[in-house]
Amino acid sequence: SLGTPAPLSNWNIKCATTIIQCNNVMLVGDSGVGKTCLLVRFKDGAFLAGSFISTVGIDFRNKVMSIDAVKVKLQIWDTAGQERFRSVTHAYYRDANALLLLYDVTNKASFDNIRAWLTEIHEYAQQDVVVMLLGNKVDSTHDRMVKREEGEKLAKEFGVPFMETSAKSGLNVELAFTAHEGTHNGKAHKLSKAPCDENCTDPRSSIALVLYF
Ligand SMILES: Nc1nc2c(ncn2[C@@H]2O[C@H](COP(=O)(O)OP(=O)(O)OP(=O)(O)O)[C@@H](O)[C@H]2O)c(=O)[nH]1
Repeated sequence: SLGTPAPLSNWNIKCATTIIQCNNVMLVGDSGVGKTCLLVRFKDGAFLAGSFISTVGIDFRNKVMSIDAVKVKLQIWDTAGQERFRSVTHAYYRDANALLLLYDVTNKASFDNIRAWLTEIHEYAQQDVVVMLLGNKVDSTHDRMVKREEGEKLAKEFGVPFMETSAKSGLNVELAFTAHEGTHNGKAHKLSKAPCDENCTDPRSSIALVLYF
């Protein structure tokens, strides 16, 4: 339980000026491309080595970040890449503000399936969702099957930002999760057409989130 809120001290009042934006980020892509590992690297700074445990259905983790001195709460949904869980993940697309679409640079099929993923995103996600294409596992240089240029070309075709990442080395991981966040006039926002969530601009709800998140 979260307990009883603490009385408003000076510290709390100071926090009241901090605006929290809650953004839902969703990780999608074929099974085994490294969605869970990317999330664990971002959240805990560690790499999940060893045996591969496929995600069942959907899982989520939260992380509060300071972006340009503004607190942003990211709620990150890790979806199962396996086909049999597709109907479960479809239901979550609608609430996503940003989608990180991953393929594995050592697995050509996962890259070829990106078009199908984009079709699916188009069908189920909000129109103003921010999509970012990520080519993961770039640390495996010897096993690379998809060139950086191929990823860039595909991203350009669909008008989405692109980056290569490694959950193993940590390359671009932080950037992948935060590149679509920003601030404007001291308010956190996401780089999309959606207006800021009103609940998040209420100073009292900000305090609650700061203290009890
Ligand atoms: N070399 C390397 N291996 C990685 C990287 N990211 C993930 N892996 C490995 O790839 C395998 C699959 O990683 P997961 O993160 O579980 O894959 P997933 O996309 O979540 O898979 P599903 O849950 O089935 O959708 C694991 O064995 C990881 O150790 C990376 O950046 N580099």
